[in-house]
Amino acid sequence: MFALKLHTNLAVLQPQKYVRCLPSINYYVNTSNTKPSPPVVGTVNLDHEISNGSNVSLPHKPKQVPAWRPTPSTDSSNLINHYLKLSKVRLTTLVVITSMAGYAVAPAPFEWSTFTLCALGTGLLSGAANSVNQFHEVPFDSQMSRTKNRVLVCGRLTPLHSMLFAAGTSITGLGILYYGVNGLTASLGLANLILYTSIYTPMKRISILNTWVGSIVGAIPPLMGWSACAGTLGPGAWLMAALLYSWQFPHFNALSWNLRPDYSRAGYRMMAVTEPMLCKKVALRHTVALQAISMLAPVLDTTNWWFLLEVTPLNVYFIYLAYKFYEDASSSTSRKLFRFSLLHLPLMMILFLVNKKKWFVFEKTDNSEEQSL
Ligand code: HEM
Ligand SMILES: CC(C)=CCC/C(C)=C/CC/C(C)=C/COP(=O)(O)OP(=O)(O)O
Repeated sequence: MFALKLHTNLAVLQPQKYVRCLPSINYYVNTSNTKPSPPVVGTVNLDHEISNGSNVSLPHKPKQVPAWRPTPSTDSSNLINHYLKLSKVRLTTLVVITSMAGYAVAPAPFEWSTFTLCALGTGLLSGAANSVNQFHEVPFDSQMSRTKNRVLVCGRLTPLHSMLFAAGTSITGLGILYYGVNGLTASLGLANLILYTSIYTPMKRISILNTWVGSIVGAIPPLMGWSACAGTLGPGAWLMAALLYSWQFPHFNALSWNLRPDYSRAGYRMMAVTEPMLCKKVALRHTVALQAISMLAPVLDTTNWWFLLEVTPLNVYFIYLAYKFYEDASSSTSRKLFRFSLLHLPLMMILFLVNKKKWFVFEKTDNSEEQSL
């Protein structure tokens, strides 16, 4: 089946649907064994998802759309953009930032070489993980408004392309981490790649516990950064991981609230759909946990007390938004909580960096003592 997936175009992977792709590409995908019918040309309604097995009479006033051919775009800039989307580049960027913060906070000399190689390796592995994730989820992404324009769903890249990309980036990323950084960091990266693609992704359709597993996936990159710098994992590393672990619950539970129809239609098991009260409680609980963990940071010497003073207002506002979401879960309160989560995490990481004097430490000296200004 996997081989079949690799060597066919989207026709077999997709349920028989007209799937609208940005901005004006529609295509008819035929899941029967016959050769896929020629793409629909001419006039289809862009605001309509239609499922059928034969010619379709479109009820609405149609708009002209170009013919679509299931071949990946050859324009190089477009192609790069497709692979960036396959890697979920904005999510991957923030993942890399968390690994950089883990590196910068670790109690060992700062080395630009391993810092850069760790960031590069983490980014490549995250791109590979997201590529495999999207490869597996094409039939379901095509059923959700949020994801039906994704590159694999729209045929801008083929499944084979995505898996070759994943293979290349994962092998390169692991090589960079193992030979350029250390074995522990490479092992953490490989474990995370397997956890996300082979456990979390299938689990999304089985149990609401997938979110707890996904939060472990997001908590590992700071451990990778710490281990890249220090070669081991101290208490501060686990503190950074705990912050990331807790941050993901308000982040996702808020987002998923507005996506309940999508997740339900596509058959995903999410708290927001099956356990709405738990969804709200867990989001609130973990914003409070973020403040509790932040108070531990200076105690464990992961950072200083200025960090706690500066991060507390951020955490308190996060708690306030989570409480509003808990009190009255709506598209407005959920959107505010999700959007603030995307501000809270980078700001918290910056406060770790700003309050860690380590930036003034240069390369290791001969006796590997830290040399600071
Ligand atoms: C349980 C773990 C997580 C879940 C279930 C989750 C889920 C999601 C989903 C469904 C989206 C919307 C993506 C889209 O519509 O294309 C999203 C957006 C985002 N997530 Fe998460 N996420 C998790 C953890 C993380 C982590 C660990 C990070 C980074 C450290 C992160 C960073 C982002 C960013 C930056 C966006 C905005 C992406 C964009 O606008 O393109 N997420 N998340
Ligand atoms: C080093 C390494 C391997 C890092 C991996 C980092 C990474 C990919 C974190 C993602 C965390 C996560 C669970 C995102 C949601 O995916 P989703 O599938 O629920 O999102 P979707 O519904 O938008 O596809």
